[in-house]
This record gives sequence, C-alpha cells and structure tokens, in this order.
Amino acid sequence: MPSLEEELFPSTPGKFKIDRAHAINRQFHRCFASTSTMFLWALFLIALTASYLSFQSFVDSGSRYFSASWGGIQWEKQVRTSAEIHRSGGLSVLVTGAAGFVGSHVSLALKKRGDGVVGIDNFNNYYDPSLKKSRKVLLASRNIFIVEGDINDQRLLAKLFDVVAFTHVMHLAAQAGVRYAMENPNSYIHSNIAGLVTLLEASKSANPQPAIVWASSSSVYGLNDKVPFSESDRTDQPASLYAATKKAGEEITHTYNHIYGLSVTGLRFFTVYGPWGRPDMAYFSFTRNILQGKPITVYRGKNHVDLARDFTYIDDIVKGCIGSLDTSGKSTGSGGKKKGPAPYRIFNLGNTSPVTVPTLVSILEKHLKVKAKKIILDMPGNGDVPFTHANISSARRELGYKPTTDLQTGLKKFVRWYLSYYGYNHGKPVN
Ligand SMILES: O=C(O)[C@H]1O[C@H](OP(=O)(O)OP(=O)(O)OC[C@H]2O[C@@H](n3ccc(=O)[nH]c3=O)[C@H](O)[C@@H]2O)[C@H](O)[C@@H](O)[C@@H]1O
Repeated sequence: MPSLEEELFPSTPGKFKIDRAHAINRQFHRCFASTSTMFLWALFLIALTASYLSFQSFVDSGSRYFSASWGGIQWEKQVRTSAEIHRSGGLSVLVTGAAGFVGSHVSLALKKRGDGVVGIDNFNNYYDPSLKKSRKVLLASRNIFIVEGDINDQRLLAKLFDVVAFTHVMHLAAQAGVRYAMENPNSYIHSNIAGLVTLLEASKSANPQPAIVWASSSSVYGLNDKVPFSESDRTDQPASLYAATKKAGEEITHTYNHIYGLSVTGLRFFTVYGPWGRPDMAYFSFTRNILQGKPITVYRGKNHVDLARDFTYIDDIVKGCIGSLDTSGKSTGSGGKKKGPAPYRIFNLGNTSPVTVPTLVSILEKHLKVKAKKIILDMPGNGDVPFTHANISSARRELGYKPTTDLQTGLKKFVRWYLSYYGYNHGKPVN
C-alpha cells in the first residue's frame, strides 16, 4: 500500500496511474455539478483569499513593529551606559549624525574627556554607508553607542529624552553637499527642515530642556562679495537649495529660542576636511581619482578666476564645537513653556586663510606623489559660490576658538589616513 506522501508526490514522474487520475476527475465533476455549488465554492474562495490577505498585512505591520531597531530593556541599558558622565561637571550629549564626519569626531572628543555621549544616525546612502559603519565600530570601541534611527522619528526622540536627561544636543545630522541639491531637493527638506523641527519639538518638550548646538554652513553667505564674511553680514542671497535650508534652520531655531526658551548656538562651518571625511567632497574625491589615474574636474570662476575656500581642519572644528557646548548657557523652559530669555548665538568656524582649488590639487599631488589629470571647466550654475573667507573674531572671543592647522598639514594627515584606510588601489580592480 503506497503511503500518502507517495500518492501525492510520486517519486518517478509519470508514475501517477491513469485510472486513478480518471477516478479523481469523476469526483471533481460530481462536486461542481450544479451552478449553486460552484457559486458557494467561489464565495468560499473569495472569503479565504480576503482573510489570507488581511492576516498577511497584520503579520507585516507586526513584524515591522517588532523588528524596529530600537527599544527594549537591553537597548535602554546601552543608551544609559553610553550617556554616563565620567568627570565632575561633565555633559551628557545627544549627538545627531554621530556616524557622520564631524559627528564621529565630536563624539570621540567628548567621550575622551569624560562626557556622556549617545549618537543617533540613519546611515543613509548619500555616500558609502560602509564608511559610516566603520566610524560606528570605531565609536563602539570607545563605548559610544549610536542608535540607528532618523531624527524625523518623533517616538524615538521622545524615548531617548525619556531615558536620558541630556544636558546638550549636538545636532550634526543633515543632508550635506551643495551641488547634490539639484539632484535630490527633497532630501534637504527631509533632513534639514523637517528633521530639524522634529528634533526641536522633542528638545523643547524635554524636561530638562537641553541646550542646542547645531551645524549651519558658510554657504548662507551665498553671493556676498564683502570679505571676510562676518556673522552680521546679510544672508538672504543663497546660491543653492542646500544653503537655503541652512539659512531656514537659523530662522527656525530662532523661533524655538524665542517661544520656548531653548538655548541655541548655530555654527557656520567653512568647508571642513580631514581624516574619516566625506567622500563627496572635492579633496576626498580628488584623492581617489588621482590615485586611480582618473581625471579630476577643477572648476574655475568668472573671468577665469580660481575658486577659493576657507578650508578648515576637522580638529579645529571639533574644538569650536566643544567650546560652543561648554559656553552655551542653559535653556530656560520646561514642559514646553518658556521661563525667561535664553542665549541665541551664531558663529563662523573657519580657518581665515582661503586657498584656491588648484592649490588644493597641487598639495594633494605633492602628498600623493602622483600628478593629477586635470580637466578645467567653467563653474556650472549649480549652487557653487566663487569663494569663502571667515571672520572668526566672535568665535575667538566667546569660544576661545583658534584654528591651528593649515591646509598643507591637514591634507598630509588626511592622505595618511586615506592610504591606511583604503590603500593605494582603492576602487581599482586588483590583478
Ligand atoms: O562649508 C560649507 O559651507 C560647505 O562646504 C562644503 O561645500 P564646498 O565648499 O562646495 O566643498 P566641496 O564640495 O569640497 O568643493 C570645494 C571646492 O572645490 C570645487 N570643486 C568641487 C568638485 C569638483 O569636482 N571640482 C571642483 O573644482 C568646488 O567648486 C569648490 O570651490 C560642503 O560640501 C558643504 O556641506 C558645506 O556646508
């Protein structure tokens, strides 16, 4: 006697006996003989499909809920441990964009001096997320926990403020890059506007309210031609959507300062570079292309004038960020209500010595010992500005900010890191 399994799945194709098949056929005919029986069957099948589909959607939403990358006792313990302060008078800082370039450096520096640090980062793929993961590993080795999540996630932010009474928020999560704004404008709105507002909402409702230090940009000076750029100069002529969202951020943070008593410090960074930097920036992509023997495009301005930037080394920027946290002053509100005026500050963090892009290239050539294949092009109308130059007297006076690394020295350190991280053949197929 054949087993049930053998009957349903005969081991040899074609073994299914023809007479048995006829018998089954007759049974089916009997079943569907009348139209009413067929109608009932159809109804039954529709009901079955509908209940299957609703069960699937229940399972889907359930699994989305249960597979959220945050929450739970273990997660809360990691957050609390990471936020622990190990020096007297230390800070407890929520660093957004902690797996980013500036965020990872600031987090390490804070942790090193004994402050508590919790990171949050959405690990998006604007540039190679594996670099962000490597930064995360580096931070984890110093006991800094980065929560994987988006600053637009209201519930996550509320939870973080519930678990830790952060004294400060160092807000560095943003959609960066000047020219990419033409390709993906909405990502700038998502991170630099909507994300910022969600973060400020969570901060103003937190009890105690943290002080906010956040990254604006030198790009807010837009098409200004008075140099050096001072904080009191006009900032109403942005040249890119990126710059416009940073300028909007300055206005938005002002309203939260005014209405809710949040202490706010906005930092206008000037083209920050260095080890563990951003692959989308010129110094980084030039290095990659030069090493791979690929051409680089060097833009030049009107009347063939070279473009120039006030390139600022990462360690100097970190000092400016920490100086801002230390001097921020307290937020005055609680439970979403203002109790009195709170500080609202804006500082340039630049190097005060602009360098042209062709000079940047020749410094890289020297450090890499490889000649670049340059393609010189007129600057396209894609959001770029011809030059930047920071006046840093306010930051010097109030934060003790004093940049000490020139471009030669800073790029040498960057190249050393680049070669140790990627090797000489980065991106080149190995034979
Ligand atoms: O500090 C700032 O305000 C801004 O600095 C950089 O923006 P940018 O100065 O444009 O930096 P890069 O993209 O590295 O460009 C530097 C210079 O190289 C030039 N460049 C860039 C790319 C390229 O292929 N060729 C080229 O000549 C640009 O025109 C620019 O003059 C950052 O990307 C922004 O996120 C930041 O806010």
